[in-house]
Amino acid sequence: MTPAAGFASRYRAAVADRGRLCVGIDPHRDLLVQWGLPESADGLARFGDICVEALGPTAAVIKPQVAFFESYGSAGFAALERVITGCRDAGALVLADAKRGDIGSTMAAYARAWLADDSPLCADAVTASPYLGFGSLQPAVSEARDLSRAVIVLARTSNPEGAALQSAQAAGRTVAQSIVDDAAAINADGRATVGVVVGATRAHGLDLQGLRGVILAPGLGAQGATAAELPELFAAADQQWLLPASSRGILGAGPSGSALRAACEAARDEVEAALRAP
Ligand SMILES: O=C(O)c1cc(=O)[nH]c(=O)n1[C@@H]1O[C@H](COP(=O)(O)O)[C@@H](O)[C@H]1O
Repeated sequence: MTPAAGFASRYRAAVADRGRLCVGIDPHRDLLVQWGLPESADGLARFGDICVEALGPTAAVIKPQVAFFESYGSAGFAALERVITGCRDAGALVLADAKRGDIGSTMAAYARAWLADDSPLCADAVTASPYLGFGSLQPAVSEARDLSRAVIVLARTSNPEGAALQSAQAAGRTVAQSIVDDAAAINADGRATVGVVVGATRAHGLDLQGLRGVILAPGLGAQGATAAELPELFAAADQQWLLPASSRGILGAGPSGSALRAACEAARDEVEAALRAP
């Protein structure tokens, strides 16, 4: 077997070391309150610092939800920059959950913002929406491939509203399957440049076998999915690429750093116990 290259090798090293779990940093306002922090940019920054310290050295992948930072304007972006840099410095892979998607030249600007080395927001991967056409994501795919980073593309999302569009038939397969197939074609080079989002909240009906890229599965915890259900949803052969994700389910353990870390480790151990060894 040829050794993994590109994002594939970085991802495999991270999950081999820390286990298959993506922890989301979603600073909901009610979580700030629950943590005894002010509902302000200062509270947001403190929330981020606590997460970096507790989760940065622990989780394989950390996914800051950009929306919660954006709503505080420039101070929110400053807090996000610190979260991204702090988690990366602590050895975690950072997946910026920005869900970007636009036409080619604008997509290129988004790609630079989230993936280029000289961007203050540079992450290891970014989420993207393919619903302006999978091909419109090409600038981000190229940037990611060149830098051994990844683009994680929405295929079959965890929310109930996604079904009508994503399960619609187009040319003999579902829209979601066509996205998986487009991602698989790019991943034929073994670099795992494109991953897909497949929610852990319901049966997805997808053939993920040829993907050879990360399967981000949000929905653990607050949205009701459990680690024990994962093997019913994802075939054994796909589990090596499976990255279950939880945000509020872990953040609810804060603000104590040791409790947050323990919640992350417990969720990771549950996932690893439920899944086949990679
Ligand atoms: O791209 C995502 O991460 C995502 C895709 C999806 O299908 N469903 C989904 O919940 N998410 C994100 O995952 C996080 C879920 O948060 P919790 O429900 O608190 O675990 C949020 O930041 C969502 O935006």
